[in-house]
Amino acid sequence: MDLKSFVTIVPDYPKEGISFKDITTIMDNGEAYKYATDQIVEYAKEIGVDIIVGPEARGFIIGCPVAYALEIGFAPVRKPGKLPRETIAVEYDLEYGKDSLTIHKDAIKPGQRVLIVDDLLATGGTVGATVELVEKLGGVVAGCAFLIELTYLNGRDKLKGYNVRALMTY
Ligand SMILES: O=P(O)(O)OC[C@H]1O[C@H](OP(=O)(O)OP(=O)(O)O)[C@H](O)[C@@H]1O
Ligand SMILES: Nc1ncnc2[nH]cnc12
Repeated sequence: MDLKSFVTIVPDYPKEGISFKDITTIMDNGEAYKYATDQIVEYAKEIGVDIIVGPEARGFIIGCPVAYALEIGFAPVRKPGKLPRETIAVEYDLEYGKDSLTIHKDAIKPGQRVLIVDDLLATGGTVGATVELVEKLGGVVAGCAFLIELTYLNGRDKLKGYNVRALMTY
């Protein structure tokens, strides 16, 4: 399947100069959504994982169906103030902004093999912070999977030494 044909490119969103890759046009097509999910499920089987971790909000959209298909758990990484119990936090930079991310302290058991899933790798700030959160809890980052990698933003530089899979590159 030509997954790229389901991505909608929106120029100058959310601000001038950003070429936004809209994946809602993958999600609203059952075949494309399943195809994309299945590719990541196969990758997860190749590397062997115990749990999926995904940053809000689009990481949930891709990560949860992968966890469901593998019959394993999903741990959410969220912006501050959204998780109700004890959390740890890490700051990060976005392509357009700055924020921090949190995870429940007991979300990952030490030694668990984690697959981090998100829709898109841009500068790598989000995934870099997510890697840090997982490792602070003693998890092993088995891999990082994305639908889309924006190679011109060099996000992979933040993932040196990690196993990375992107289904599409721009
Ligand atoms: O590699 P980076 O430069 O960190 O950018 C990639 C991140 O940016 C987007 O999320 P965003 O923070 O816009 O939040 P959303 O998923 O809630 O829309 C996207 O879903 C990735 O998580
Ligand atoms: N160019 C982009 N398109 C979609 N999501 C993004 N997140 C960060 N950069 C993005």
